[in-house]
Amino acid sequence: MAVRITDEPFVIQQSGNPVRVLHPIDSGIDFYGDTLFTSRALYVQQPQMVQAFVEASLQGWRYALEHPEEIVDLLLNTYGVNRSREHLLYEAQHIRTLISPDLIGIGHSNPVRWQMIADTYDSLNLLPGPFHLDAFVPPKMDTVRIPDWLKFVSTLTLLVLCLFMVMIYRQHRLNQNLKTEIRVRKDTESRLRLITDSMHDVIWVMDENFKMTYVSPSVERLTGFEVDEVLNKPISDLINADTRRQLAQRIQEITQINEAGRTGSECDELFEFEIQCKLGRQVWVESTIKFFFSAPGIIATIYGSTRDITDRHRQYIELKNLASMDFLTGVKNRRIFFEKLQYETARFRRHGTPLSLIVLDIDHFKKINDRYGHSIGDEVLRQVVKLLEDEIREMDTIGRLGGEEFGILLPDTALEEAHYLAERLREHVSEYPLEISGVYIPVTASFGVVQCEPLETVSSIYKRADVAAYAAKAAGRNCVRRQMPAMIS
Ligand SMILES: Nc1nc2c(ncn2[C@@H]2O[C@H](COP(=O)(O)OP(=O)(O)OP(=O)(O)O)[C@@H](O)[C@H]2O)c(=O)[nH]1
Repeated sequence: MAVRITDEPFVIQQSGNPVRVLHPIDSGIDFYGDTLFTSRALYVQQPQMVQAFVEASLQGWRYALEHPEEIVDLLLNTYGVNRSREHLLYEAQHIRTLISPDLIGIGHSNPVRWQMIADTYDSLNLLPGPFHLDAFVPPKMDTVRIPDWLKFVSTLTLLVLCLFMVMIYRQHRLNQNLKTEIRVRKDTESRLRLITDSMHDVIWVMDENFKMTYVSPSVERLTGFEVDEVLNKPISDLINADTRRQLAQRIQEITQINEAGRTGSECDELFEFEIQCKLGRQVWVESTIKFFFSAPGIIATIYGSTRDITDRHRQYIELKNLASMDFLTGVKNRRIFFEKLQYETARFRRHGTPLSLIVLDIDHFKKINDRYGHSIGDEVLRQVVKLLEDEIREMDTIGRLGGEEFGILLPDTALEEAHYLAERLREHVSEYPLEISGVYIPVTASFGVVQCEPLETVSSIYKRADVAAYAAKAAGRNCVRRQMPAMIS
């Protein structure tokens, strides 16, 4: 069946008659086309030629559909077609509508499609008898022609999709990296926490206001305070006023040095100080402290570790005392006694409070040694010191100045009082013989007393006291002599 709706309506309209077009699709006919035939022999012997013919025909169709005006001109001018230009253009337009080359490529077909066409013919009893479609040759061509706008939209969609996928992938990778990072950090943190928790030293962090922002649990072992009791509290709560002042001064020096550009953005310091524990106990600590500066002279954060050095400090004090002590008698040795004398004379000059010095020398000590032996002599020295210590105040200082010579430094004491004390000491030493290993040994000493005068040097004070003590020896021993400044010659 062939019903042409492409140009007949134009012809009818031109004759002045009304037209009603019955569209094939309304009757279930959804195909339109021309069929190319060849012989089986040609197809078998020269398939390339057949294919070339099919392709050339389709190319012609394509060209004609895309250039209708040019083809109409060709038909009119070259082939002398006996139709008007309008007529041919009308036909071209309707053919294009039927073929819809923008949706389906020219010549597109396949066996299923042929079968459907054959079935349509068959249902309309338009086929002569049994038929088979083996001889139909599927064309080699682009089956579907995708319109440019669709290509553009598809490409754009594909690009957006790809971009989206890339973004999702990147987000996924980012999340994975973040998760890994968080896990690593948590591991590190818990490891560090384990270390700080099990450490004896206290690890801490302070902010720029010297408030604790972190402190390890070992703080309880050191101070008796729990972590919560120390957190967000200023360090000054833990130290006494004296230490507070010293620390503040050191920190001020450190910030000034930093401000002057002599240190970088961080610097390390070692502090030793005493802290106040929860139940009033005092503990000596050593703190290794790292200062971080946000700008010159501006502290941002302070990290530190603090350890208990009370035992070490005690040993240090003991060693220091030992170094300052006379090993035989336990009183200050000559060097430390003179340092103390120097200190007290300076204080006397500053405050004007009187300062006196007694120098005493045991009488005929050589004879004691000779008679009772050197170790008994040593014990005599020790017992004399004890007798002296019984009589003096805590603020007074005894020192061993030589073999059997001692000095007694008396702050806040004028000459009269010092003389009086020297008399008392003399009496106390000589009152009873000393009992050593069942032997009774009478001991006496000669005393020289002086009061320190303004502008007087340490050696001058000592020299005067020594001269006074020898004056006592010269006066028969076991007596006290004092020397006035005017007597210095
Ligand atoms: N046992 C003992 N004797 C000491 C020590 N240091 C010094 N001596 C002795 O003390 C004696 C002092 O003798 P001298 O300087 O002659 O004085 P003195 O015998 O006390 O006589 P006067 O001072 O004049 O009364 C010497 O024999 C020293 O060896 C000591 O640490 N132990």
